[in-house]
Amino acid sequence: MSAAVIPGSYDPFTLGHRFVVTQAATRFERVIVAVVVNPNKRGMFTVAERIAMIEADCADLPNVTVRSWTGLLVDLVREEDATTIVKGLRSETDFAYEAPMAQMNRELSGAETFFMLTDPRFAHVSSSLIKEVARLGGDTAPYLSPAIHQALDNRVDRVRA
Ligand SMILES: Cc1cn(CCC(=O)O)c2ccccc12
Repeated sequence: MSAAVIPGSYDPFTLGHRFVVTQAATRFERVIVAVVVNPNKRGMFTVAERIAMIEADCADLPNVTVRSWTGLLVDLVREEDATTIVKGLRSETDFAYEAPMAQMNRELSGAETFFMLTDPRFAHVSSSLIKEVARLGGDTAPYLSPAIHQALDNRVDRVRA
């Protein structure tokens, strides 16, 4: 049973993330989207909120499950009996950041990382940019699913009406 883990902070889950999950779900029998908990960073959404939003967003993908994770990623890969880590990339900058971790994960446990380019329409989109645009009253609808767009709209502390 081929299983892949797709880790991220997902604060919030964007359509760029969704593209990567969708593509992975057609190529692996099981996909585990892992919301990685960063104890030093309070996100806009709680981990539980992020999990719920991703589960709702991916309800059409029966082989996708969502969970949180704290600690070494390769321990999660082992716990989930997965063989592969999938990381979405937007640019060479993402690759430069991800490559050392992929090498380390291979050395630590033999887990391979498969890199996948996201949809070019979202290559400029980061979760932090989305939150900043929302905070300043900009339209983030093109980059989020309707439910997550609504959740962001309700949560953001807008500096301008
Ligand atoms: C929003 C977003 C961030 N990244 C970098 C890695 C991450 O933080 O998830 C992506 C990679 C592919 C598609 C979308 C994204």
